[in-house]
Amino acid sequence: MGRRAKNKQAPPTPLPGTLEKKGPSRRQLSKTRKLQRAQDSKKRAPEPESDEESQPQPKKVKAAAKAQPKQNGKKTSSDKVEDSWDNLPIASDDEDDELDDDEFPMGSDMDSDEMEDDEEEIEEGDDAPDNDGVFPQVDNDFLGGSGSEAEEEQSLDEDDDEEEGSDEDDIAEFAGLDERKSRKLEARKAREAADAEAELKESAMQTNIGEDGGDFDMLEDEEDQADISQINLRIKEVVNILGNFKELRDPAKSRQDYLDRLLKDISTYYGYSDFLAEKLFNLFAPAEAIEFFEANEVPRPVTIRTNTLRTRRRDLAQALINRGVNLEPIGKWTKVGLQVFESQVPIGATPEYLAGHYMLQAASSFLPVMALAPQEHERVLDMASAPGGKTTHIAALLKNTGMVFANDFNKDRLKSLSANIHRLGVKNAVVCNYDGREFPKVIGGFDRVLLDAPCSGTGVISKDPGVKVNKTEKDFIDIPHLQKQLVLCAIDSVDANSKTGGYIVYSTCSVTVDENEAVVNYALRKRPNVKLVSTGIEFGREGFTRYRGKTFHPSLDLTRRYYPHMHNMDGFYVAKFKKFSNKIPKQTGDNVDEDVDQDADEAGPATFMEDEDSTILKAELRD
Ligand SMILES: C[S@@+](CC[C@H](N)C(=O)[O-])C[C@H]1O[C@@H](n2cnc3c(N)ncnc32)[C@H](O)[C@@H]1O
Repeated sequence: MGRRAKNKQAPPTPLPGTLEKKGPSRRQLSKTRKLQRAQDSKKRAPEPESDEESQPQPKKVKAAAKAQPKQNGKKTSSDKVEDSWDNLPIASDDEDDELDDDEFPMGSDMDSDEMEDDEEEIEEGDDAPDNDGVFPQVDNDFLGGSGSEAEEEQSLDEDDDEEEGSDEDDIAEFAGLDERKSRKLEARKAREAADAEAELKESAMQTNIGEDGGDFDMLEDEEDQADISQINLRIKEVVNILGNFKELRDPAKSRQDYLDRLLKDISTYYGYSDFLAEKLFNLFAPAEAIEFFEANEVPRPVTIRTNTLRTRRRDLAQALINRGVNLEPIGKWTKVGLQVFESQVPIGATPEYLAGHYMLQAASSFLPVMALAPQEHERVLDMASAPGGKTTHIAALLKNTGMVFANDFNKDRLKSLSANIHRLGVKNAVVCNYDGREFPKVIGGFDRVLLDAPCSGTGVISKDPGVKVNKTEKDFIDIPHLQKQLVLCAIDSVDANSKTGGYIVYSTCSVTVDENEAVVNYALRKRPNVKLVSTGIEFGREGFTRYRGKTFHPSLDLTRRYYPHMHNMDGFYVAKFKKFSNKIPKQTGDNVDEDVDQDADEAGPATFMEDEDSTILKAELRD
């Protein structure tokens, strides 16, 4: 029995109908979800679009699995509470069978033709909150582990070694050593007990269950798992019913009843605040929403970007292969990206890494720079640039000619930005520390501007699960507010008369409409001297032109969305503007507050609207 089980904590929440009650802790849910996934040999693994599939098209939504009666009638602890949700038939495994197709191709040999391509290339760049530092952390084993217990053991042994040098004849001394050693062991035990206590407290805090346990007994792992499995089954079943509502519904329940149930189950099962679960759920048809939530539970592939200022991809790949790194090109869409499958060495500390031959960088982060497509000798502004994944990518595409102004408001983050600039051999960068909203007063007239905007991070939940619970409704007002201000300044900083450029790229690592289409639509309204153009990226789903009762400019379909479940990349959004005049029409003020209110009025209600949403869902399914 594990430490957690011994420290009896909270019982599994009786399942049906009682989820308003306190449920298992997020950590327990995560643990049981992992167990469940491990038991499922046909687990879903998001797949990158194949080259043929690289046109914008959503993953096929699976045919609804035929409903079956609840399996073998076994009762779990969750059956104790009566609820009509209990009577939901349990879905078959058909859905999982279909997921076989989603296996990600691993470890195939490097395509030598592809590797040769990179000589003629202009290349491409980063970001992601956890790739911040000079030695970025990625949650894969080959990027390093803590080993604190082993270190502690070693320190005890080292103490022993030192102590061996003492006078062996002195019995009292020996006794003293034994005592010291046992004191150390006791201290360690005490620390472990304190850790266990702290863990218990933390867990209680997360579940809002008092230390005395309230009405609840301890959660046993198996019970916990049984409950979470039931929730998972019910999620599948409700999704199935919503996919064929007329035939499968219980006439006593409305669509809204099913949606309410599903949203509650999603927030419990995946550990989201109710608010964010609903916000993200609303972006997709129900079946696809589950794919999205599932994909957020799985880490994205580890990818690196070749720094073409220092090396060629082929040479880098060979050097890393020689060190025991298993890798291959990410895909045909990039000539500088490599996906690392496994490594005998920490990928953030190889000699090649230290020599600046590559940047540890999420594949999605290449996209905004590819869209920006800076040309040699241009002046480029990277308005929110730290830690510099995209800046260094821009510099590489400029082949160290022209200038890249690498700005960031956060002074602390400038350290890793500067370190990356030096490590990668960038010679054409100017680092600056302004609020982006001060541009173009600081300096303007750029050929191109990248605004990789500060955002809520809903596209990178697999890297930063804290987003699931720490983003509030206010964040989705405040952050877009800042983004709207920044995007106008980005536009105003570009010279429409640039001979080679006149482009602005807006990107976020978030998937919410408030931070993406709504911001771009705002920019189009406030700056009629820009228009949207193609990003030039051959894959990605089209941006929304209407969403929950709100209509955006039709050209929003030129913007691109990227999703973890669809592209096996972090969630991302990319929009590219062309500025065709330096005149800002006077009648359109820049009052973002006014616009926020207007947006709020224009926006549809946050709840599901049967008529309208079913049309949208159907449109989504047709895509
Ligand atoms: C998504 S991150 C940028 C990642 C970066 N482009 C990269 O590729 O490495 C957003 C950045 O915006 C910066 N930021 C936040 N508010 C800002 C503001 N008002 N002006 C400029 N930068 C800002 C943050 O410090 C953060 O570094």
